[in-house]
Amino acid sequence: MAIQRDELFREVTLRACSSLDIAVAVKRIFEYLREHIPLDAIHLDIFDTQLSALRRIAYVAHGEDTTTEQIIPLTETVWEWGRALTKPMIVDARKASGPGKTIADLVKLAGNSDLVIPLRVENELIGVVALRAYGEEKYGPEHVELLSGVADPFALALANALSYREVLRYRDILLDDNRFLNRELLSRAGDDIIGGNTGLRNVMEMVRQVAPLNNTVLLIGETGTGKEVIASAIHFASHRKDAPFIKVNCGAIPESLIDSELFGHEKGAFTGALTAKRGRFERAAGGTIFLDEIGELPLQAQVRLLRVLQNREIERVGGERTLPLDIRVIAATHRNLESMIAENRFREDLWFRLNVFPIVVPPLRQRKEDVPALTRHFVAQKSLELGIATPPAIAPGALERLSNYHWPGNVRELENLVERELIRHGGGPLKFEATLPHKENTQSFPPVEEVRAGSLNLDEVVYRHIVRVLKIAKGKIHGPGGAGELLGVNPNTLRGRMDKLGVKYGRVKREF
Ligand SMILES: Nc1ncnc2c1ncn2[C@@H]1O[C@H](COP(=O)(O)OP(=O)(O)OP(=O)(O)O)[C@@H](O)[C@H]1O
Repeated sequence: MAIQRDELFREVTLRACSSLDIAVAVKRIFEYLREHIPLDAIHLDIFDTQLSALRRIAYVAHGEDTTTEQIIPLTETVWEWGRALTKPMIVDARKASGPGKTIADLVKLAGNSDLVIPLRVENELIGVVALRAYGEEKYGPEHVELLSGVADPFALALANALSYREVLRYRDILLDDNRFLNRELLSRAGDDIIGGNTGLRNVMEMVRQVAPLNNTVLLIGETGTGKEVIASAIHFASHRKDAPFIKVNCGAIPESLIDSELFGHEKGAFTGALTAKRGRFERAAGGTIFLDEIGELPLQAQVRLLRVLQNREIERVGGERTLPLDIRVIAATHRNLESMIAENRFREDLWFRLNVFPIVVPPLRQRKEDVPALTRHFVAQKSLELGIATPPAIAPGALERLSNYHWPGNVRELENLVERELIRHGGGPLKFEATLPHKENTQSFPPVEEVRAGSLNLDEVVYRHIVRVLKIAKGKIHGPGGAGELLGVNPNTLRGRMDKLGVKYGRVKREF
């Protein structure tokens, strides 16, 4: 009994949807159709606008192995001819002329019969499927009629397959990027931490203790002391090392975007949320999140962060699902959070959560023994980055001069200084004479012990006095026993004066 159009449509549709691999789906359709119509090969071609070519993405022929993708270059006229196709059409090599003849030659039609079915999605031609039977005049109007319903399932299968390929392509790109970035991170993390056995020995001892555990770590230290370096050392020494290490600079995200940055959002959660987005917490799944500059987090965001840390789950903005949180939190601050708590600028309950295992990273001026090794390290590293084949030598006496400087910007300042020195370097050993700031040129005051005893300069005297009183008050400014009370001035006025004179805040700062 001859097959009915409806049944053919149903069976072809079932096979078209049976696999996301278009070659597999086409092969199944081919085997089915062969039982009902003359058929020796099928090929599925798409128009590749970028290549101006036909891209053969599936080809099945009886008794032949499935071939890999082919590219068939097209002229503009053939292209236009293809675009105009609206319904299945028998292409006869002998009768064809113009573009039809060109394409018949291109697809080696001579001696065979082709029935071409245009595939359209929303009226846009996305490709063609060609059925081929060996021998001439194998197809007639009855085949055109029978097959006129199968364009839709073929188009559906093709559209799905193309979307799926696109997804796979992006996935491969992302995996590749990910591998690259992880390699970058690993190579950075693999760098020895300079001073790990000297000035940072205690810090590294604590890193070794805490790394294998899962608890929250709070890194406290002036800006540029290497808190991020220590955070990544903890991550890469932990069992989470193969999962992401995600950094968030809490001070750099505008307040209105903090929630969506940290926790992500669903599509349409707010104006401008055109697509769903994973937040940093979600990206860090299984790994470590490094919350840098935690003291800069606005109070509202502190409340939400606390809730997340307590419940160990997050919810995207505008979402209803909660996602469990399996990440380690490392926070860092260059501020004295305790005095911020006293001033109601940081939540005490959040501080308790974060301050489980505090590690103080000392400022460079308290580990001057590390300056020579750090300098040599940066000379080698920056030379490489700047394309200087042979790193210059360091002049005698230069390391001593560097060690005597008080480094208010810590390791980062040394790193930048070495870079500047290399850029300005005109040959010979590096002297660091022009690049190293002279005391009189520096904006901030040197530490109190370096201020000339008996100075008559009023600001210097006031500076020393405030620092001394801060020591007595253990860094506390406000409240009973605070520096404000001891000095008999309003704490806010004292703060203003400290800012003006460059006195650093608080107990932790004082210890640097
Ligand atoms: N012990 C070290 N060995 C090698 N490089 C270091 C070391 N400490 C810091 N650095 C380098 O100094 C620079 C500043 O370090 P890092 O960013 O870790 O400081 P930070 O304390 O996190 O600063 P901030 O508080 O401003 O975020 C980085 O380029 C880092 O690679």
